Amino acid sequence: MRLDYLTIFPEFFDVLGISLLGKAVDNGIVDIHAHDLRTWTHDRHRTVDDTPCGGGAGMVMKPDPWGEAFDDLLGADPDPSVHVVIPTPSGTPFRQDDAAQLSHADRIVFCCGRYEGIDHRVIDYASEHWSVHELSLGDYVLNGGEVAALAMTEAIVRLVPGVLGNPESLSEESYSQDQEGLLEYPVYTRPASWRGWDVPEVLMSGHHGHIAQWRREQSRELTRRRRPDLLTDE
Ligand SMILES: Nc1c(O)cccc1[N+](=O)[O-]
Repeated sequence: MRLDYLTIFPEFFDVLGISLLGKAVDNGIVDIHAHDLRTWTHDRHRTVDDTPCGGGAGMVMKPDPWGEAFDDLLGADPDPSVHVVIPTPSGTPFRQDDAAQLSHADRIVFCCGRYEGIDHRVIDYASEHWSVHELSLGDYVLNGGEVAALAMTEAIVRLVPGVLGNPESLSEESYSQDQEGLLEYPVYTRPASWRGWDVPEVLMSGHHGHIAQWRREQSRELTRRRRPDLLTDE
């Protein structure tokens, strides 16, 4: 899997060289390239923004640098197997299903906007050539798409075979299919008693059936309280 990041702050993506993602890069499972969008500017000030047509506050990212970056990175031939991800507050919510779908991609290009956003013609042009995903990490305001791109990257890449040491752990996580899309149950480890708080007895019983039932009940109760929207049968 090759991941490209178009951004005016490429140093944001230096962190992808550490921990599990760093190992995936070292093992050749993932190939990461961060690009400074200003590479594709031609004026003395390396300008990437301009005032919004129709007026309004702030600045809009000019289309030209993006178009020239696409030309260099992807060429002009349409290829639906290339996924262009645009983190944006106006996108559809990024969910585990999106991470699962994108984990099968061979090529993902993250376009990280700043200011008031990217000239919409860039998205229109990209949509004619590649598979475009305008995705939102959440309903809050960030200064740009870089932090969201990092979070999406982790959610996607950890699902790629060979990245996680123990793929079994994927099946018991929140939102995973094996968890019926429910929130993950509370977890405990040693000591059995800590500052007056004890590990639930059932977890110390060694009775796997009872433990599995307790965990299912905990997941459902937690989901009912915190995320009733995830419950499909209520
Ligand atoms: N929320 C937000 C933003 O304010 C700017 C860029 C991307 C996002 N997002 O993906 O959620």
